[in-house]
This record gives sequence, structure tokens and C-alpha cells, in this order.
Amino acid sequence: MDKAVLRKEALARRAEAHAAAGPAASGRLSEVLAGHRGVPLAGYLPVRSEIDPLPVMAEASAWGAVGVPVVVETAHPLTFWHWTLETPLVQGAYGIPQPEADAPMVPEILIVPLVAFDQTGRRLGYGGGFYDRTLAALRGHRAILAIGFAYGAQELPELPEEPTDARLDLIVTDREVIEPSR
Ligand SMILES: Nc1nc2c(c(=O)[nH]1)N(C=O)[C@@H](CNc1ccc(C(=O)N[C@@H](CCC(=O)O)C(=O)O)cc1)CN2
Ligand SMILES: Nc1ncnc2c1ncn2[C@@H]1O[C@H](COP(=O)(O)OP(=O)(O)OP(=O)(O)O)[C@@H](O)[C@H]1O
Repeated sequence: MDKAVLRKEALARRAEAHAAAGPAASGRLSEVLAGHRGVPLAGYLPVRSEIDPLPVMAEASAWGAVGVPVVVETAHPLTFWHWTLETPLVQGAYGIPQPEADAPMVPEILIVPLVAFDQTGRRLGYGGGFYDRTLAALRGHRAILAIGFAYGAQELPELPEEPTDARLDLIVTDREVIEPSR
């Protein structure tokens, strides 16, 4: 099926799950990250109906560096700027908040926002290819742990894969932790 059609369907399911979500949606993610304290972590500042990783990012910032993605240029990898709960934010590209100050960091664990995922770790984002480029660039230097974070309702049976798609190492939902089967 066409990626645009899958994206639309998954976004509708995500909005439904988001409207019904309770405050404990990031509990599983918190458990996973407790095993990686002090490792530089990239989260994201949630927009629209994205599942909220802020509680785990705040927790992680007590142990090590936490950053959030910033689009410096389209068709390029994302850059990550330091973030804590006290960081002043401004409105960035696509209406997504970003830190006021340009303070780059390099993550080793990435919490990746998703539109949809499947059991094999394939993912669908907004279509900019930002995370594909970013994961490819980071993996060229060192081992990276890419954790997709989503509502369970965003799972689709089988996503199409393009040669440039970067797969997830782990998927964490509001309900469970999924180790991709390749
Ligand atoms: N919270 C959050 N921050 C993030 C991302 C994300 O997915 N979530 N990104 C993840 O990459 C980057 C921003 N990337 C984005 C790329 C496209 C659109 C967007 O709204 N696209 C339009 C269609 C654009 C087009 O292709 O013409 C849309 O979906 O309507 C938003 C964010 C960095 N920061
Ligand atoms: N490493 C890469 N180098 C060059 N182009 C890439 C790379 N990764 C992805 N692209 C291009 O980016 C475009 C969008 O990719 P895709 O539809 O997979 O985005 P997405 O994974 O949904 O979005 P995102 O990664 O921003 O969440 C595609 O045209 C793809 O060819």
C-alpha cells in the first residue's frame, strides 16, 4: 500500500489513542531507560498527538545529557541541542518547539517519534526522511540504540521498506516492549 495512505490511517489511529491516553503512557519507556543511565539521550518535544516522552526525558536529564532534534536544513540529518525542563524554548520549523540556545550534543540512544511501526522495526514518520538520514549518519560513527516510541494502536501489519529506511532496534509502546523480529 502507498505510504501516504498508510500515514493517514496511522495518524488517525494515533489521534484516537492519544485522546484516550492516561498519564502512565511512558511507564514502559522509563523502565527500559533505567538500564541505560548516564548515556547521552535524544528525546523529542511532542506535537500533535505524539506520545509524550517528557517524563522520561526529565528523569534522564538527572543522570546525563538529554537533547532534542532541531531541523537546521531540510534533506540533512537532524542536529540535537541540549534540553532540560528549565530550557527556554522557541517555535522552530514545522511549528515544533526547540531550545532557544544552540548547544549541540551527540546522542547514543534516540527516542524516535513515529507515525507507524511494524513488528520488524520498520517505521513511518512524517515523510521528511530526517530520522533515516540521522540514524544512518550516527551509525557511521558508533553503535546507536534507536527506540521507537508509540501507542500500540500505531502498529501496522507490514510497512513497505525503501533502501534508505533505517530500522528501529526496539519499539516501546504504552503497553509493551517489542524486540523487532528481522
Ligand atoms: N516532536 C517531533 N519533533 C521532531 C520530529 C518529529 O517527528 N516529532 N521530526 C521528525 O522528523 C523532525 C521534524 N520533522 C518534520 C517533518 C515534517 C513535518 C510535517 O509536518 N510535514 C508535513 C508534510 C510535509 C511535506 O512532506 O510536504 C505534514 O505532515 O503535513 C513535521 C516535522 C524533528 N523534530
Ligand atoms: N540516508 C538518506 N540519504 C538520502 N535520502 C534519504 C535518506 N533517508 C531517507 N531519504 C529520503 O527521504 C525521503 C523521505 O523518506 P521516508 O518517506 O522514509 O520518510 P520518513 O521515514 O517517513 O520520515 P522521517 O525519517 O522524517 O520520520 C525519501 O525520499 C528518501 O529517499
